[in-house]
Amino acid sequence: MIELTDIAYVRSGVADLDRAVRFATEVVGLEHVGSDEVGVAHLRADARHHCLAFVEGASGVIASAFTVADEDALALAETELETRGFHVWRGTAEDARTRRVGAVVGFDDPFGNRLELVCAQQSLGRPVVPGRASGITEFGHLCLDAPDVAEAHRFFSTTFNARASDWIGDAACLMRIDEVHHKLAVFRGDHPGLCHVNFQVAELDDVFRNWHHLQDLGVEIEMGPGRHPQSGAVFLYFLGPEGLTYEYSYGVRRITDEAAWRPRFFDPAERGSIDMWLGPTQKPITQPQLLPEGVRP
Ligand SMILES: CC(C)c1ccc(C(=O)O)c(O)c1O
Ligand SMILES: [Fe+2]
Repeated sequence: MIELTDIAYVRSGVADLDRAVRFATEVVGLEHVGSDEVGVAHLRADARHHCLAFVEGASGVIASAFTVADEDALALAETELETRGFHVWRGTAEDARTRRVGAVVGFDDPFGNRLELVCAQQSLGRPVVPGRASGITEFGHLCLDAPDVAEAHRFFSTTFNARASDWIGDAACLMRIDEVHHKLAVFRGDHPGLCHVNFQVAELDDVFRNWHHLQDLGVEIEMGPGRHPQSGAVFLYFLGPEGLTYEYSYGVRRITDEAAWRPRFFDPAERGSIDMWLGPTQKPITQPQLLPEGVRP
């Protein structure tokens, strides 16, 4: 089994690089890490050199990357994947350099999602310089699309050290590779793809301040503010250029007692399964009999 140590980055193709970078910095609040590279932009949220790379070209996710311990672990992973029948691409030194990693291999998961395994992802010592004070503290998780969530869990939990933390029926599986409730999620989709990228924010207030700010800017809010019963995080999903969905969340649960944790099974058809603030369908309080005398809705 291949030990993933963390999530590394998402690489995404963009037709309008400048627009995507402007949104990621001025709206989302990431840092654009300058470089001499043409046609590639690196966006930073935390100590990683970058967690999001926009590559000028056709729109759409290119690859989602995870870190392994070192070069030896990467070589073993390459062999393990080939033994399992996957065609593995070994990146060149230039491929590694543009990713700011020591080395990189790539392969397609059973659903066609391009995954990359990397070692020695570069860290930057200097503080993050956010494009806006959105409160981002770190790249929290990535969520892939796959037509069969159970099969995706089987793939990630047998090929890698991913463990299901919670299920939302056959619609989603939230998987951990360390104490964080999930760093990888799979959401049911007809085609392979990237469902969203998540950024953790420092305070609960950041979620709501960002919500107001995004509304003021006319950014499409896709879901929230709400609270996930799985990780307990308060969330906000919004749509960026070229179909990239971003999620802010605050308060993701850490699973510190690995042996004691048992995955929960939420029914996506039940209200509250994705947003626990959606109570049962309550009757509107505007019903006359519920309002005190003389109070008008
Ligand atoms: C609906 C998606 C897959 C989802 C569900 C739960 C959480 C969480 O518990 O934090 C997420 O982050 C999600 O993106
Ligand atoms: Fe998420």
